Amino acid sequence: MSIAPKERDLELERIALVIRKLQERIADIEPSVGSLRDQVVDIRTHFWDDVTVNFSTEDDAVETYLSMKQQADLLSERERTHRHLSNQLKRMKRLVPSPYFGRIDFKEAGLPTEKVYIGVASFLEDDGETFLIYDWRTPIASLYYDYPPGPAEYDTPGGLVQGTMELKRQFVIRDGSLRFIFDTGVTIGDDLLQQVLSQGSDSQMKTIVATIQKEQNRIIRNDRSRMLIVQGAAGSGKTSAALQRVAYLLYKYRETLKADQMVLFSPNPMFNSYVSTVLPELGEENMQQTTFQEYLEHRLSRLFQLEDPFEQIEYLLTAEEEPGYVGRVSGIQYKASSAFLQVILNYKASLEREGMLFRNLRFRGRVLISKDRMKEQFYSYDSSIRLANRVILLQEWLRSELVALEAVERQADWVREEMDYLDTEQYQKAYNRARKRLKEQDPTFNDSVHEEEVLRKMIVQEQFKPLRIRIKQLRFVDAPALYGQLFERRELFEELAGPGGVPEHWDDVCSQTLERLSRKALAYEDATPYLYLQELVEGFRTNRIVRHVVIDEAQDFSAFQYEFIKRLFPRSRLTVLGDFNQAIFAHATSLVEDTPVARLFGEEETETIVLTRSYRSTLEIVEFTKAMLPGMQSIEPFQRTGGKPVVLIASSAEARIHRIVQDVQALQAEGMNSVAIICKTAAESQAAYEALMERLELRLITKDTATFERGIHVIPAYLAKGVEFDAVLLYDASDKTYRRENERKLFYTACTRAMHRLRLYAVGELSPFVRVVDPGLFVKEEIGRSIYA
Ligand SMILES: Nc1ncnc2c1ncn2[C@@H]1O[C@H](COP(=O)(O)OP(=O)(O)OP(=O)(O)O)[C@@H](O)[C@H]1O
Repeated sequence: MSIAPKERDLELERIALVIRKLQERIADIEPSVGSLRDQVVDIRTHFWDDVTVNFSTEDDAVETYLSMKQQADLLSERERTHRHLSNQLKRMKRLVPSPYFGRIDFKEAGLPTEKVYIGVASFLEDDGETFLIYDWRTPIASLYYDYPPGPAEYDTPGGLVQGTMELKRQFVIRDGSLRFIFDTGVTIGDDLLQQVLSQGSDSQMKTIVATIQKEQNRIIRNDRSRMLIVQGAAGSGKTSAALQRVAYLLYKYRETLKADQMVLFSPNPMFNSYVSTVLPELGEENMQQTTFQEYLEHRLSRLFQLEDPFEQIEYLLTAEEEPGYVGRVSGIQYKASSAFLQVILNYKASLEREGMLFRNLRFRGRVLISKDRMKEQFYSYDSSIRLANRVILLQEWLRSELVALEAVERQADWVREEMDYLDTEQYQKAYNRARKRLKEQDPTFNDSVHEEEVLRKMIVQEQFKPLRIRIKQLRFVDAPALYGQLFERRELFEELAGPGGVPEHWDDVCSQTLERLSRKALAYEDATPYLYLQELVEGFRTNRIVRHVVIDEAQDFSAFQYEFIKRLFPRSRLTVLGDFNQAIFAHATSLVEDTPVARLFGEEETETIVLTRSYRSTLEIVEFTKAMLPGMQSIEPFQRTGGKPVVLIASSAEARIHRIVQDVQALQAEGMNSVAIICKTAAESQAAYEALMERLELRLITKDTATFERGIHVIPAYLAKGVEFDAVLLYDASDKTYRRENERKLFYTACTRAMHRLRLYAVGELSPFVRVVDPGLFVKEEIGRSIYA
């Protein structure tokens, strides 16, 4: 809705006024920030100059302490003020080019109407009370996202405030000048959203604070439930909502919650780079970002050669013809399931009674403490003591055994031989060193002991060091064998799994798992169950600092991974966001209904929000992609139009390459900055890259790519998860490449990465996933016949 010229002039005046005030305030505080910084540097440099250090008498010591404290207090006070002012300065500088994006006029009964201007940070008049701009996260600003003009209410710490919204206005202000202004009747005017969504993509994700939608706002401001689950269609703003949510929580709980107490689990390292600018743009520090694989590697890579999820998916996509394939797929699915989780829990319960496995403690080729002795000792402890605590008791016992064995060992012949290797000088040196060390360790050490004894003690102590480390790290527990036992002893597994609990192809699953374990390799599907079992036995390591965990692409997490994250972060709330339609891994979990995720904290503490509106792609692309998924009518496109997707049937591979080059050049000429040529696998990506590299400037994305940039990318579909491009070219949409049912979601995921343009290429027959789409929803073209046929 356009607004009257007079109103517009008033708004222009106000924008100029607010910018002037911001600039004045900046000019005012900038010198203070500089001077404070100098003061902090000065105090740090000359900290000791003003402190009189004297410990001669007790009084002097007290005085010294007090003068140090005074100096330290002064320093921390200056640092605090500096931090506070410089943050304020940064906020104001960010506001100058675009001070606000929304205005609402809100009237509470009995009070005058308040004009509320909303921006990315608050800015107050000199009186310190009147808001010239409200931060988008303030309680009153939620009205802007939740209501159209009319009756409206918002929550405050003091209770619900009710009233009437008399006006809702939106602005686009760039570089200090007003570009657009609309009055709107709907919640957030589609005009502004249209405008935002039709822009080209950037190399980085953008903030959406000016156009947050009502249902997204529910996600952002939800702070009641322990577990928030968001199931949302492709492009419905799950990642966006999650990031604005983090910014919201950091603002609301700024006294107690810091950015490093929040963790985001991303699907891959490149995604981390893609989202890393959103929070800084909102004036917040970035939360910690990681991948689950990174955690597994941190814990397991010392012991095993670990497979990562991308190697696993490559296997699934390419090894169909290999022997053992069906068994492996069955294993992947089973090992991610709640049924296997239950088996592991039952296993732990049975280990409380029997079956623990230990490793011999060996020294110089012989067994010093045998695994059988350890087992006997272990089961001699009271059975009511928790398994992990019994492991600690055993650890203590082993330590004390080792002390006794060390004393015996000192008299062994090999110790004499070691000493004989030393010449007089080395001997004397070694003796002096040993004496000094032993004295440090034990002040009551008797100096007059024979020097040979001293040396013997030293030598044995040195050689026992690796044993002590083994004991400290609980390596006497044979975790690989404990895990392997499940696949080795069928009767044990049957007992733990209960009647009918043995999954399909179990023999294959067992032989494959054991074969991998024998060469110290751990498949991706085994890593988390293995670690989970190990932690059940040895005790869970926990992180009590983290208060909030966000899991994106949550459909790709297994029941085990959820259970694990819950244990790892016992003081944390969880936000999980995903889309079961994009579940490309064989172990994927549905998020809603009775699933492991939904059960994790129980109904009471779990809230689920479903997003059905898709914002990323044009209407035509959404209509086309949703037709690939039978029964997916619930996905609603946002009314932004562009060209229909184009399906190109090439007469030869060469004709396809030729056309892709032409199309990419045309798309770039049209202003599409980010273009992806999406392939199915790493091998196909490599081949496409090689075929195109001479003619286009390309970037090949692999699982190790850590940054997301503009330009033309060649990328396997599973790495394109979560990110988006102006234009997507699907390199091979033929039925040779996408045919099996388990490839449907991968195909869908690849196509839904497109914002404005989607083109699919095939040499030969089209994939059945395109053949099911109503031909009216795309343009079909045959290429290359005249030149290459
Ligand atoms: N309220 C909004 N205002 C403006 N843009 C939005 C809004 N919501 C989503 N978008 C845009 O839609 C696109 C998709 O958002 P996002 O990546 O957060 O979706 P997603 O649900 O995580 O997608 P996917 O599951 O397909 O990876 C982004 O470009 C984002 O900026």
